[in-house]
Amino acid sequence: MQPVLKVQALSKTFNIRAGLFSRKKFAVLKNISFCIGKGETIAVIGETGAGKSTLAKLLSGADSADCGQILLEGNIIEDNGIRDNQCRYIRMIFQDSAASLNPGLTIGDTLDDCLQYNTDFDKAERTEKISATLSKVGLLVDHQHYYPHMFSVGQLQRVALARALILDPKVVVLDEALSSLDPSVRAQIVNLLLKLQQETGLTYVMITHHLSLVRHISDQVLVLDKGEVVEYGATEVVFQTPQSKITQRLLSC
Ligand SMILES: Nc1ncnc2c1ncn2[C@@H]1O[C@H](COP(=O)(O)OP(=O)(O)OP(=O)(O)O)[C@@H](O)[C@H]1O
Repeated sequence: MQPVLKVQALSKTFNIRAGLFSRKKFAVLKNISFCIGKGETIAVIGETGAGKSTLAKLLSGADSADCGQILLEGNIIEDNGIRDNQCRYIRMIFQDSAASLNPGLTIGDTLDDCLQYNTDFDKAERTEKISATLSKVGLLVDHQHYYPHMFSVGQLQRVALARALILDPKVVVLDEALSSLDPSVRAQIVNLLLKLQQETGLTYVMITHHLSLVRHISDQVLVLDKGEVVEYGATEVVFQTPQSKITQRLLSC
């Protein structure tokens, strides 16, 4: 079966300061390749600074790679740093959802902006889509009139999910999106993610330090170290017989 998301030899370099007047190149991601099928989840783990968030940004189109390709359902959507306009099919959710929402806009206006910018929907279609999406993530239709500060942390993560889902993506990238939640709220959001995945065949790329969550939710694990893939395979295999020293160290924590 054709993978939904295929990443081929993705590399990224930053120009960093190396003294008062000089700069040097810092390879943050080197030759990253993996693929994931429809309705599956891949977890990306690694120590601090391994390059996980940078990978998330490249996948969602928030930043571009220097070289390599990203393919969605067999179509190249990014080729050596040139992205086509299919960003709406890979959406990202951040750890701090409050910070990524405009405090001056109601949730309805935020979602409406998303639709106006990315679709040809008329007002009635947008209103219907907003109501349906809020219900999908377990919020009330009336919540569209609320501002971000009126929500709890758990509800804000549902709002972030609604903003990701409103464009009917094929892949959702979650960058530590569940980390700031307390365990019971986290469990509710995990169940919601699994339910949505079952219903719609969504594919998740989950960046997290929570290894129990990785084992519970992911089909595959990709282990990054200093921008390189040091291990990649089925979750149960990686957990039971980790090959690289880095994976062994991460799993023993
Ligand atoms: N815009 C940037 N310019 C220069 N260096 C950067 C930039 N963004 C990230 N880096 C560096 O790239 C490396 C990887 O960062 P990244 O945030 O992707 O790591 P991470 O694995 O997500 O870490 P963490 O688990 O702490 O979030 C770090 O050394 C970071 O300092």
